Amino acid sequence: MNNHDLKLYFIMGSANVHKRPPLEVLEEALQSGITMFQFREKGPDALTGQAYEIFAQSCQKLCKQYHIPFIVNDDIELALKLGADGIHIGQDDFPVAVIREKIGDMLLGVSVHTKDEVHTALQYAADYVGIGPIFATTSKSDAKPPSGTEFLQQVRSEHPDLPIVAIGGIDESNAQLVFKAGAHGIAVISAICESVNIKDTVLTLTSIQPS
Ligand SMILES: Nc1nc(C(F)(F)F)ncc1COP(=O)(O)OP(=O)(O)O
Ligand SMILES: [Mg+2]
Repeated sequence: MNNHDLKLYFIMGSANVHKRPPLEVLEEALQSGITMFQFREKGPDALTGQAYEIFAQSCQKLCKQYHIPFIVNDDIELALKLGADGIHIGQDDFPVAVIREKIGDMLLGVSVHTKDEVHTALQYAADYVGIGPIFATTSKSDAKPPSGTEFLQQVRSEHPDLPIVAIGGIDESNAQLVFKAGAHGIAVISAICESVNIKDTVLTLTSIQPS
């Protein structure tokens, strides 16, 4: 993984798309230039069992076609079963130490909200950290209050080489602020899932530079 892979990190599950089939949205986002994808199938109506696995495999197959890293959120067993490129975990999922042991050198992303959590992520060689929610989000029902870019700026200045992706309410209107604050990339759910023109949205978001 290189820092550019984090540039536009699309996260999606079936609950995030309403107007079109999820796989159509993912393929259009891949064709338009997202740089990384996270399979995040959560919520009361999330797919389960065989339908869940088949949906994950279909997303992974599309990512392979476009040579884009396929990351699984939370579900280590699924990530190992599919041979995913990586796993993303939060503080309430599993202790980072346990994960690293189980996944070997698969990419590991960790959500962090405090300096201690950053140090633990570093201790277990996380490949990137997710910081947020930067702004208010509608995509995560149990999200913490928006933190703004302050913590992001602190982590970037204290750990200049740690790859950071920012998440939470990010779209074309505020993405530049986030890059200026030091994020290597932005993670989005609704900015793409609810876009009326995914290609335009992806092109706009991938063209944003910090300066
Ligand atoms: N899924 C995520 N992906 C990122 C990424 F860095 F990839 F942008 N950052 C943060 C999260 C949130 O992760 P978590 O706190 O476990 O909540 P959930 O499992 O509901 O997503
Ligand atoms: Mg999680």
